[in-house]
Amino acid sequence: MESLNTIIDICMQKRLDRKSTLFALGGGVIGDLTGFAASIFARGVPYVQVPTTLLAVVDSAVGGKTGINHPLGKNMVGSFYQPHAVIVDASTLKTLDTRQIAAGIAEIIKYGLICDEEFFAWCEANIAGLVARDPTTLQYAMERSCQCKATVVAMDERESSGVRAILNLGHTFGHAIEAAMGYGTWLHGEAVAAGMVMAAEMSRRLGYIDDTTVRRIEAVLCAAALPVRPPPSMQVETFLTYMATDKKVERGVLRLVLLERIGKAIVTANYDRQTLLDTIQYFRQALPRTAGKLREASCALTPERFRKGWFIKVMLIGAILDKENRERGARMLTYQSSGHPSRFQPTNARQQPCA
Ligand SMILES: O=C(O)C(=O)C[C@@H](O)[C@H](O)[C@H](O)COP(=O)(O)O
Repeated sequence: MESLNTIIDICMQKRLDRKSTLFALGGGVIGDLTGFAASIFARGVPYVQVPTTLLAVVDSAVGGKTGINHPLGKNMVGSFYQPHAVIVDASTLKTLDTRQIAAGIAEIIKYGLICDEEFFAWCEANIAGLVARDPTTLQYAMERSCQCKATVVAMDERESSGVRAILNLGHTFGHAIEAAMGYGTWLHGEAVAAGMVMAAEMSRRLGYIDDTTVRRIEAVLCAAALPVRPPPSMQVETFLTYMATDKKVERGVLRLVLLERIGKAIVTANYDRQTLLDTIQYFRQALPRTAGKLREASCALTPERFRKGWFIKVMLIGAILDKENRERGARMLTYQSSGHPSRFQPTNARQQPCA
């Protein structure tokens, strides 16, 4: 809230007006905060996302969710407000530390889990390349992730029909971890990684997926050095307290994102409370499991809403590092949709819409 006030103060002091544009240069927190400030200053000014972390490139900079955290719940104050553009310069990702890269990989893997089995298998096969920041591997992962996210968002921009909520796989548990541990202690992607394993285990207990599938999910996250267990200090009651403020709670009932299979997530309130308690309790007893280390990448994307009707224009500018990482090539991919989300099509990119 203090940071939000600072931005608004500066906007006032600099006499910005409705024609002024804010630029969000940084990771997810900066992007969410700046986007929120842009959505309320002068009742709305344009803003541009310039994400500098892998997670922001593949997730938070895309889709128009803005907001700030509340001590009792993640992103509890915010708005849906699309950026005018998302611009990524790959060279900014080169300086990221290994934890930041791993956090981004967690969200990349999420897309495979929720809507693209083939992409999940690709992540499994290419996890070493992602971790090693192979430019071509990262480039593909970023493009595919942005396509997935844009496709889902185009179907349910304001998360009103429930479709968009699948992007929240692992987030109900993950947000509880982030808030309980103190924001910033666990990176968002780290908490989501552990949360996705918890959601997978719950899905197994409800009979949707088998044990082998849960192990596959754990294995690929482990290979990216991501945590696959919640912090041992977190009590069941703590999880329940934070989960009760989740934005997917409707009339007091918490809807969870679970996996029907790899490549298909569902949003459901159709589970018994005991299974939820047993799942959380299981992770209190299960051996802690984490893993090793990681690294980084390039690209760009632009979701834009036009004044008339439902339009989304997404521009993906991919900057590809050459084999020696010395020279950078660039290419531009443009996605355009007018009218109905089902007509959302990449105009010169791989066409692999989410199922
Ligand atoms: O864009 C979305 O919708 C998502 O759920 C993507 C998430 O990965 C992202 O962390 C999002 O900010 C979480 O939103 P929230 O509504 O659960 O706070």
